[in-house]
Order: sequence, then structure tokens, then C-alpha cells
Amino acid sequence: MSKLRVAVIGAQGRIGSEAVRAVEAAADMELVAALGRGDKLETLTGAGAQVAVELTHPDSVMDNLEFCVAHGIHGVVGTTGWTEDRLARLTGWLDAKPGTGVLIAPNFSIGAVLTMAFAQQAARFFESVEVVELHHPNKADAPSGTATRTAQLIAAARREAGCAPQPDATTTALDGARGADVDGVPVHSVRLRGLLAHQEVLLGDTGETLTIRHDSLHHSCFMPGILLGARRVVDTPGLTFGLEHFLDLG
Ligand SMILES: NC(=O)C1=CN([C@@H]2O[C@H](COP(=O)(O)OP(=O)(O)OC[C@H]3O[C@@H](n4cnc5c(N)ncnc54)[C@H](OP(=O)(O)O)[C@@H]3O)[C@@H](O)[C@H]2O)C=CC1
Ligand SMILES: O=C(O)C1=N[C@H](C(=O)O)C[C@H](O)C1
Repeated sequence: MSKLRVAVIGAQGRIGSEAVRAVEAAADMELVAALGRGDKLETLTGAGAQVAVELTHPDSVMDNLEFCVAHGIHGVVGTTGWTEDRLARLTGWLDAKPGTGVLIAPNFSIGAVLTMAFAQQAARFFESVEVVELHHPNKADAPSGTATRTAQLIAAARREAGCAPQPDATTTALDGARGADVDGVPVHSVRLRGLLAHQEVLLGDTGETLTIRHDSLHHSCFMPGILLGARRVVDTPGLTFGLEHFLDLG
């Protein structure tokens, strides 16, 4: 069977360099291009890439995906900074190119995907819920894509269950003291040298709290998800948001 022809965009970055090694090591894949800043996107078509793994920067991802989708190259995207407007633009490109698929995964690690699923499951049982994400200080965006998605999933679960708004008696606060408001869920961002990517979902009710914590300790934790995404996206046209759609979570 022929190998899947995979390219990595952002190949010199923290996660991109790890992805290059993972694709090279995968028996069913061939690394056909490894692009850094300034490299021409035409390299992808010249190399016959079937899938582009996009791991760059929120300022770069849209141009890269517009090119890939227009040329029928499937995308596996870890880059963050997704807004409703950006998703609508991407969907428009995909609509014009039926057969092409893009997976956007706010987080490729299985532990983080499970954290989101557990938080979603627990959300309706507790009066209060807040998210704390902790990352290395080189990160461009806050809150993290994972924390934003976690909060959105929590908020949707609470809405569906008819939960009341969370209690919060704060009447005076310094700017940012209560975190960012994501659909009514406070999200707090820590940037600290020594950390990689970590998240806590804190849930509280009368007389008890539940903490769901996940720690990414090395970029290798994202690789099985990236490889799975590359294998599955070629048969999944359109936009898939979240790696959970390629996992059997039951
Ligand atoms: N979904 C997930 O599981 C994960 C997602 N991420 C996300 O992935 C992204 C990258 O993170 P990280 O590796 O830490 O960041 P880095 O800054 O280490 O790497 C990004 C790389 O992309 C390069 N780059 C920027 N623009 C372009 C472009 N137009 N074409 C080619 N290369 C480009 C950068 O070059 P230069 O240095 O010159 O700017 C850099 O080498 C972030 O959005 C991060 O949040 C990270 C980990 C896991
Ligand atoms: O920038 C990072 O490092 C990470 N970014 C993603 C995010 O914003 O959620 C995934 C993971 O947290 C690592």
C-alpha cells in the first residue's frame, strides 16, 4: 500500500519539529515537505502532499489553510486562535472544494481530550465551575485554545441542563482578576517558565469540590493525535472540530 504523503508547516517550531520526527517514524507515512517561515507554499503542491499538518501561529494559519484547501490538500491543524469568523471563512473554502477535509484540534493529547469530555459530563452537577490553564511564557494566545474549547463545552452542557448562572458576589475587582469570560465560564491564564501545557477544571458545590487536572509534560504527547488525524482526515471531507470525533469515547 502506498504511504500517505504528509507535509509539516511550522516544521522548526516546538511542536512542529516533534511532528516532523513523528511523521518520519510512522511506517505508513512519508514526510514530503517541512516548511518554515518564508518557505513557499507551492512546495506542498510540488511535493504532492496529500495532508498538511499546520503548526504555526494564529497570524499565519489562515493563509496556509486557504492555499491548502484551494489545492485539495487536507489539513490537520493544531494552531490556535479560532474565532467564529475564522471558522466561517474556512468553511466557505471547504464548501468550494468538496472532498477536502480539515481537522482542527484544540488539543491533540488524549488526556486533554478526556479532560474536556469529563468536564462536559460533570458541568451540570456543580453550581460553580472555573478553568485555569497554565503554559510556557512563549505562548502567543490567551486563553489557550484548549481552555476556550473546554469552557465552551462546559457552558453548552450547563445551558442544555438548564443550570442557573454561577454565583459570584464580586462588585469591585481589578481588571482581569476574575479571568476571561468564555460563555459565562471564568478562564484564568498563567504563563510561567518551566511549564509546558496544563489545565485544571475546578467544580464546586455545597461542601465539595472536584478538580480535573491534565499535564502535558513533553510535546510527544501530541503526536499520536496528529498521526491519527492525518490518517482519518483524508476520508473525512469538510470541517471536523476536535480530535474527539476521531476517537471512540463511547
Ligand atoms: N493543538 C495542539 O495539541 C497543540 C497546539 N499548539 C499550537 O501550535 C502553534 C505552534 O506552537 P509552538 O510550536 O509552541 O510555536 P513555535 O513558535 O515554537 O513554532 C511555530 C513555528 O511556525 C513558524 N511559522 C510561523 N508562521 C509561519 C508560516 N507562515 N509558515 C511556516 N512557518 C511559520 C514559526 O517561525 P518563527 O519562529 O520564525 O516565527 C515557528 O518556527 C500554537 O498556536 C500553539 O498554541 C501547540 C501544542 C499543541
Ligand atoms: O501553545 C501551546 O503550547 C499549546 N497550545 C494549545 C492550546 O492553546 O490549547 C494546546 C496545548 O495547550 C499546548
